[in-house]
Amino acid sequence: MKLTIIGSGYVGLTTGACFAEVGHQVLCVDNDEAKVKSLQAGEIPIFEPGLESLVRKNVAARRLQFTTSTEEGVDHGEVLFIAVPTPPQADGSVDLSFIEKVAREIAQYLSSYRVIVDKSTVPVKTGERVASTIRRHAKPGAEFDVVSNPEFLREGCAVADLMRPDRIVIGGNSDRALALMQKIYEPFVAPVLVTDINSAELIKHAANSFLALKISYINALAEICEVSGADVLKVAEGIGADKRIGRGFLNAGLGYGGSCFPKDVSAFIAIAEQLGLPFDLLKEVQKINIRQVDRFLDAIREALWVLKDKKIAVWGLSFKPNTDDVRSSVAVNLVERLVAEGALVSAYDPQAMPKAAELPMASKIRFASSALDAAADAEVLIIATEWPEFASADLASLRSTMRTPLIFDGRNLLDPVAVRDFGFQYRGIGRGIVAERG
Ligand SMILES: NC(=O)C1=CN([C@@H]2O[C@H](COP(=O)(O)OP(=O)(O)OC[C@H]3O[C@@H](n4cnc5c(N)ncnc54)[C@H](O)[C@@H]3O)[C@@H](O)[C@H]2O)C=CC1
Ligand SMILES: O=C(O)[C@H]1O[C@H](OP(=O)(O)OP(=O)(O)OC[C@H]2O[C@@H](n3ccc(=O)[nH]c3=O)[C@H](O)[C@@H]2O)[C@H](O)[C@@H](O)[C@@H]1O
Repeated sequence: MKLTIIGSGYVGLTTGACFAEVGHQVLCVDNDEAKVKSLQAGEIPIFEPGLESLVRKNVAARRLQFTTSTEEGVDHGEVLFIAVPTPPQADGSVDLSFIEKVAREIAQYLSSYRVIVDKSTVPVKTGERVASTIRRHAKPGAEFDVVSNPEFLREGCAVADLMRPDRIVIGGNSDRALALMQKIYEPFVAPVLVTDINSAELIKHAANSFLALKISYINALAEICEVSGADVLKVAEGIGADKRIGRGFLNAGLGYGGSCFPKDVSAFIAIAEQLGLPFDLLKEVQKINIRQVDRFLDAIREALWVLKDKKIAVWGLSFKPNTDDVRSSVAVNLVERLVAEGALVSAYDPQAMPKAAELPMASKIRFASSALDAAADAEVLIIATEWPEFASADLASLRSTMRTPLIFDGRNLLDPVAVRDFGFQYRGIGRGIVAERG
């Protein structure tokens, strides 16, 4: 089928490449000229395992193309996916101006039947607004349907998630549009859940908020473990073994970050409030998340006394491993706070340093050439992102290069016993029992 994706960022590009891979003719539109030029030249602006080869292969096969022209996009695809940003506003509610603008642009060029699909994460009832906006701006009698098709991919494994999703959610109220959507997803082996538009929109915010809630739950337990002398890893294993709970998203750490959970939890709180229903449970989720970094910093201050002029090594800047995305990264937030207190930070990340170098804090830290280089002469090493290469670090060399052997593991990546054998003092998250034994 001929498909158009409007917005060729993280979701647009990965989705477009996967649609092309299963045989669809995909045109990706973006209004960022430089981005489109580099995509046309075969340069992929994000680090995502498997994406580059997928894009190159499908561009070569002429199943995947890029343009800056929305008019061309509306002309090309019978189904138009909107994958533009839905960033947070100062009060936490969603800025829908990108969606509204695209709806108006589509309306301007509508000449024959099109299905307009919201793939961006949007508040419930946005589909209704998109439809009324298009109706207002299109020629009288223009034929179209609006569908909600939220995206559940995770960065770092986006291609695998898209090719084999747990489920595909399609919200719509027109048989014609729903039939086309089912046809698009036919090549993907995944259960398809068809709903009304409002339910589909709600599913996305509800899913992300529930996952954030799971993370905050285990982080709250981590604090109890620290105080009571228990090990949160064992507790997570014990409760996660219950199939009704599941082990996923029970990794205690510095809390959730990234371009989605923080904004989507805030958005869901604002959406509920607009409906007259305060969602205090999610406010607590946010508080616990903020508290994780506060507690971690308190422990570092406790160990070092003052942070000013202390050499601190930080491993990891991306918001999670296997991505170079630093948007709302907890690691970056931590570095900013250390720098604000006068610490001398040396940071290393296997992929995210070019993107981190564009952030305001970049001029105030040293970007190291390797994990060991970051740790040279440091008084403390902080692990902020659990990149696999950090787990296999040469502990003997690390010990000899650091000034004082102190490790704060914000992602419970290292084995405390092995680390202590090399003479380090170790502190993880929620590992009270381990601390006692040490
Ligand atoms: N990043 C992720 O892992 C996921 C994101 N989402 C949601 O998908 C949406 C998009 O997110 P990302 O792809 O991360 O954003 P992004 O910022 O990476 O990409 C958005 C793209 O849209 C382009 N754009 C903006 N206005 C445009 C217009 N009028 N015409 C054409 N292009 C335009 C931008 O230039 C940019 O390239 C958001 O609602 C997000 O919450 C959903 C699931 C996963
Ligand atoms: O809407 C979105 O954009 C996406 O948001 C998340 O995906 P993503 O943000 O890419 O990454 P996750 O793997 O969910 O991690 C999010 C954050 O939670 C943290 N996390 C995750 C799991 C865990 O057990 N503990 C934990 O602290 C990670 O370190 C990271 O900072 C969801 O998992 C996707 O389903 C969703 O499509």
